[in-house]
Amino acid sequence: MPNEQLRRMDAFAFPSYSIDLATGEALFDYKLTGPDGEQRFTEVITLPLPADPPSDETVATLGRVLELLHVVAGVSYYKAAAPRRLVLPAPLGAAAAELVTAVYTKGLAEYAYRNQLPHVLELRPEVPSGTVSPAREYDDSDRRPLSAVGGGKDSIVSLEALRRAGFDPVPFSVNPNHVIVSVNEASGLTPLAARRRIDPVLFDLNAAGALNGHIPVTAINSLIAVATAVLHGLGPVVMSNERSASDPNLIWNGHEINHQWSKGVEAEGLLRAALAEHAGLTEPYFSLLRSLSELHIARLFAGIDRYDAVVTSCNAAFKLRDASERWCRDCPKCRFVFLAMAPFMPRERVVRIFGGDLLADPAQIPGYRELLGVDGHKPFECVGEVEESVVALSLLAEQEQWRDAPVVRALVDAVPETAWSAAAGSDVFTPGGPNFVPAPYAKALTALT
Ligand SMILES: CC(=O)N[C@H]1[C@@H](OP(=O)(O)OP(=O)(O)OC[C@H]2O[C@@H](n3ccc(=O)[nH]c3=O)[C@H](O)[C@@H]2O)O[C@H](CO)[C@@H](O)[C@@H]1O[C@H](C)C(=O)N[C@@H](C)C(=O)N[C@@H](CCC(=O)O)C(=O)O
Ligand SMILES: Nc1ncnc2c1ncn2[C@@H]1O[C@H](COP(=O)(O)OP(=O)(O)OP(=O)(O)O)[C@@H](O)[C@H]1O
Repeated sequence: MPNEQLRRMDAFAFPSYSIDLATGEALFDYKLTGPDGEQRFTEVITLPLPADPPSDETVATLGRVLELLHVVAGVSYYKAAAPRRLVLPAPLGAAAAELVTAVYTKGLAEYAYRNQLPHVLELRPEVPSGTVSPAREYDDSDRRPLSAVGGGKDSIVSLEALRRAGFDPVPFSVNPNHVIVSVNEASGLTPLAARRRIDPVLFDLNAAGALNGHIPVTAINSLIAVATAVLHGLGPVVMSNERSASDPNLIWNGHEINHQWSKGVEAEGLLRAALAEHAGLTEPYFSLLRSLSELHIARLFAGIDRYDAVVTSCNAAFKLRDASERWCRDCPKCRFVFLAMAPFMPRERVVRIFGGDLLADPAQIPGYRELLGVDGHKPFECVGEVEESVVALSLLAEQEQWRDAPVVRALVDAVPETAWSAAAGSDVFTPGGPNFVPAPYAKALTALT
């Protein structure tokens, strides 16, 4: 479909979804409509099958989770045209409607900002009238947790904390690539995996110049994880979303623009409430690392060494096409994670993990100036707060192994006095802020310290 026709699309809708319980394959249909016709999409999500067929009750609960997933996963296709109407397929309760509204507005905020589409931030879904029959309550809180593994340091810290605290976690990933497969192998645990196939038509439209940009992928992965946990009779889904994920990159037209919105605590609360209301799940999902800063997580990671040869946080390694093998060593996330790990490891260890020494390379200085708040705004990436970067730098400046590294020297000179004072009084190693960690899991992190 030509790009001009896409731009005239005025509604996005959700014609149907289905699941084949013999194969685990769920089909999610979407359509953009406008004066020139319609553009349809089908996303295919394949859940791993349990050894025994699920009970009718499990199938009913799974259906409710998939109803939410159907609507949430539509963001990938909505964004190709950004129509002004979002027409939901069925009535929803207040909590579920609030989740959907937030996913399409706050979750697409970076996309709206970059494409200058302010109406996306004001989008209100059209919810068909009617009532939703109440969901059967489904309490799975005492079962083995499903621990989402993304291949980076954060999910490794959670997996090890859960394991060492005796929770017997099941690692879980969506479309595990070679990094995630290697992390799971290093864990020695038996993982579960779901497959997600974005409709290739979207890639053709992108190539032809359709609107494109960032989407709240963690909301999608989280619901796929919850669906898998329900199907397998497992307990809560444990995520590894940190405190700083809730902080915006910038404010635009009075709205917070947060690249990591669906990793933030607001999204976590909305997802939990929607799953409780719509699917009856009492303890579906929480982030174990919510009260920790990225720097604190990096310090915990330094105490675990069995994943050094495989851990990869760089997003370039997770692209659907032309992915890097491991760390690209030239992006905000590589720069930040190197800076965050360096104070807590011998220099040769962090250099081995990354395959190079970013703090010895003066070409990295401009990127580090952004992370330290000297230039520009916090990059649109999964990176910690400016304060965390300044604290990490101050720790490096005290260490003989780092203080003369060219990048450290240049940055120490560049950081303003006000930032040093803020870092001196920083609480980056004090857990804090709101979290949804259930009581039995509250002590899990102490297993790492
Ligand atoms: C790997 C990555 O960072 N991709 C972002 C990148 O996409 P790119 O075009 O360079 O490559 P692909 O990821 O292969 O995607 C190809 C196109 O497919 C569409 N698409 C992909 C995934 C999806 O779930 N829905 C989609 O519609 C899209 O049109 C792609 O162009 O740039 C994109 C535009 O800014 C980003 O949207 C891609 O981000 C992925 C969705 C992704 O998985 N990113 C995570 C690594 C990520 O950024 N995680 C955040 C958490 C954000 C959150 O709120 O959940 C983080 O770690 O901070
Ligand atoms: N492919 C995936 N399948 C399932 N969960 C995922 C996947 N990718 C990321 N996640 C989860 O989403 C959350 C955010 O991902 P993120 O990339 O920040 O974490 P990470 O890979 O563990 O660590 P890092 O921040 O070092 O990259 C984490 O809980 C992570 O486990």
